[in-house]
Amino acid sequence: MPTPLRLGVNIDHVATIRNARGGAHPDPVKAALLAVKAGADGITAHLREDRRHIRDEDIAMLMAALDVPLNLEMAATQEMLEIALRHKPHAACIVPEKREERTTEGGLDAAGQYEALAPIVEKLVEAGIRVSLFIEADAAQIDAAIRLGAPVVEFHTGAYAHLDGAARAGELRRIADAAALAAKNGIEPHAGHGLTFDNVGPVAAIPQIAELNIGHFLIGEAIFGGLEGSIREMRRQMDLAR
Ligand SMILES: CC(=O)[C@@H](O)[C@H](O)COP(=O)(O)O
Ligand SMILES: NCC(=O)COP(=O)(O)O
Repeated sequence: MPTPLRLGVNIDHVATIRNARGGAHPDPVKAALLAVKAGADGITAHLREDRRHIRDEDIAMLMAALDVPLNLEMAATQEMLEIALRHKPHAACIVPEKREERTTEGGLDAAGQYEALAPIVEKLVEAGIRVSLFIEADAAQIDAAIRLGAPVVEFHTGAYAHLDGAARAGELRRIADAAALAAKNGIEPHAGHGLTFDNVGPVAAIPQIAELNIGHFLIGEAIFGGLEGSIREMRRQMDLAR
């Protein structure tokens, strides 16, 4: 019996559009509330070091407005740790960040950065925040997550999303194997990045995966079908695959 599959809607790129002109429109909080109405089980927001989309005040307003879990994506820095401890979101997903990157290009090297991550994970866990590590689907990274005491990992599906044919099938197998390994070790596997109506099915079908976090495609698709429509269709595709 597969675990129920939750949908976390990432609203970062509502803020990207807002920030293109300054001001307050479109409002990421309004988008988050609409996403919940359309079937999102949680909201994800990435507070980047350069604040290119989500800003500090968005996190405060999301915390005040939401009655579903907020998953705060954050770099493993002292500044972000303090912000997370101040707001105490339901979950904090530690992601790698490079200032110049266009988007999050790969998974966190939890194995290589074990010493730096350990005190951050410890403080988040102590505060009752559900820690997730945004990693590649790789046994060494899962082993590091186990040693760090992270209850959740999120597999970066960007490579899967951008490949095709046999290469995509190989990447999907890697994610499925990693999800099974994580679950066997008591870690809840999630997945996300670059997921669309066309590629979500095979990832949603992996029985151990408990949550998908999807943003950029849904916000873009909202231009054509409305935000509610795009989220409802994604939910439908996820349910069909399960
Ligand atoms: C961590 C992740 O995969 C997404 O949240 C992504 O980082 C969204 O923000 P960007 O599009 O700025 O990378
Ligand atoms: N962690 C992945 C996420 O939140 C959304 O990624 P994307 O759908 O915006 O690529």
